[in-house]
Amino acid sequence: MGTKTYNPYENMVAVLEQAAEKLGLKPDEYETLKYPERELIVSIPVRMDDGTLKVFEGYRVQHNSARGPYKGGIRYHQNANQDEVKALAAWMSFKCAVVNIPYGGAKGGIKVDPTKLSRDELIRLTRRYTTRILPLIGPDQDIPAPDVNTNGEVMGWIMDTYSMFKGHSVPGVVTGKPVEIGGSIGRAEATGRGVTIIAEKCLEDLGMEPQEQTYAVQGMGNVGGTAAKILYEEGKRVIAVSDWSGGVMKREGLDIPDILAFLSDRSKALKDYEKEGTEHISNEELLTCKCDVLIPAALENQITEKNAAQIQARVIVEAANGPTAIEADHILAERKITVIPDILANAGGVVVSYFEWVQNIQSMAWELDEVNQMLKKVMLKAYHDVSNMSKEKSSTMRMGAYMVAINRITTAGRQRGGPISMA
Ligand SMILES: NC(=O)C1=CN([C@@H]2O[C@H](COP(=O)(O)OP(=O)(O)OC[C@H]3O[C@@H](n4cnc5c(N)ncnc54)[C@H](O)[C@@H]3O)[C@@H](O)[C@H]2O)C=CC1
Ligand SMILES: O=C(O)CCC(=O)C(=O)O
Repeated sequence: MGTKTYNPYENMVAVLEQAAEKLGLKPDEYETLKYPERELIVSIPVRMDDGTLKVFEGYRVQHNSARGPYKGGIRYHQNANQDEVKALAAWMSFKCAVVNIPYGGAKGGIKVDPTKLSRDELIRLTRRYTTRILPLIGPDQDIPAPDVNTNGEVMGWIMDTYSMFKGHSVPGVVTGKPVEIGGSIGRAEATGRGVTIIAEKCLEDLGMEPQEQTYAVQGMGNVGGTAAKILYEEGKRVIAVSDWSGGVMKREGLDIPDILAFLSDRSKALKDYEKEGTEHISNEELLTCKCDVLIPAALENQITEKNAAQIQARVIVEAANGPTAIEADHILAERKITVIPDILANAGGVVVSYFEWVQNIQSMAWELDEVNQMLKKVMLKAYHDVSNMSKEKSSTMRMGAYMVAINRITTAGRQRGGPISMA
C-alpha cells in the first residue's frame, strides 16, 4: 500500500466536512465553503542581477467574503503551490470568524526560495507580483500581510507599488508594515504573543500551572521566535527549539535571547549554534521530545500519522497553519492530548492586523499597551467561545473552533441573502 501524499487543501476539506456534519450544516452551505470564491495564478518575470530573466509563479486566493473584505498573508517559499494557498485562504476565513473580526479570508504566495535571491531581486519580484494581483487587492477589497519569509519590509514595498498605481499613499492596502509608514506597534510580535496567551489559558483550564511546564517550539521565525522569547521572559522553561536546519535542546532551559541574537545574522542556522550544555537534535526529535507543551511554529504537515503516537507533550498549541494532518488528529484525540487549533492559537497576528487597518482608516496610532490589552481581550473571548462550543458538542477544540467559525460565516451569508444561502 503506497503512502498517501499530503495535500493541505484536501486536509482542510476533510476537517470542514467533519465539522459541517457535527453541526448539521446544509449541504449547500458546506459545498459553498469548500471552494474559494476566486483564484488567481500569475507569472512574475524578474530581471536577475546577472542580466538573465526568470519567471516565477505566484498566487492569490480569495476564499470567502461573507463577513467582510478578504484578509491574509503572503508567503514566499520554494514549495508554495495553488492547493497550499487555497487551504491557507480557507483557514483565514475560519480564523477571522473565530476571533470575530469583520474579514473574510485570502492568502497569497510565490513559489520561490527567497534565500537564493539578492535584496534587489526580491524587491523587483515583490513589485511585479503586486502589479499582477493589483486588481484584486485594496483596503476595502483584500488586504495582504506577512507570512512565511515575508515581513514588514516586503509589506512596505507592496504598499509603495500599490500607492504608485493609485497616485496617492494607501497605507491600508497591507498590514504588518513598518510602524513609520502606518504599521501598528505590536503587530510584528502579535502572532507569537497570541500563542502564549492561548497556551497559558489552556494550561490553566487543564489545571496545569503554566510556570511549571516545559515548552518545545518548532520554527524560530517571526511566530516561533517571538513565542519562545515571551515564554522565556515570563520565566518559563523552553527546553527545545528548531529551524529548517534542525534543533537544539537543554533540559534546564535554553538561553532564548542568545539563540535569537545568533539567528539575527541571516546567514546563520541552528545547526551551527554551539553552547555548553546544549545538544543538537533533529526536527523529528523535537516534535517527539519529552515536554509538556509542544508549539509547532513552522509549516504544515509536521504532526502526522507517523509520529503522532510518539508525541509526549500533553498540550499542542498550533502556532503554524495546518501543522497537524487529519489522521494525526484522530490519534492525538484518542491519546487525550489537547490540541489548540491554528485558527484560534495563531489568530493574534490577524487581530492586530485588524487594529492596524482600523488605525489606518482613522489616521490614528495607538499605544503598545492599548494594542496588547485589546489583543488579549479578543483572544480570550475567542478561546471562551471555542471552549464552550466544544463542551456543548462534546468535541475537540479543533471541531469547536470550526463550528464557531462556520456558524458565524453562514449566518452572515444568510443575512446577506447571499450565495451561501442558496436554499
Ligand atoms: N507571520 C504571521 O503573522 C503569521 C504566521 N503564521 C504561520 O506561522 C508559521 C510560521 O510563520 P512565520 O514565523 O511568519 O515564518 P518565518 O519565515 O518568520 O519563520 C519560519 C520558521 O520556520 C523554520 N522552518 C522552515 N522550514 C522548516 C522545517 N521544515 N522544519 C522546521 N522548521 C522550519 C524557519 O527556519 C523559520 O525559523 C507559518 O505556518 C505561518 O503560516 C500564522 C499566523 C500569522
Ligand atoms: O495578519 C494578517 O492579515 C494575516 C496573517 C496570516 O497570514 C495568518 O494568520 O495566517
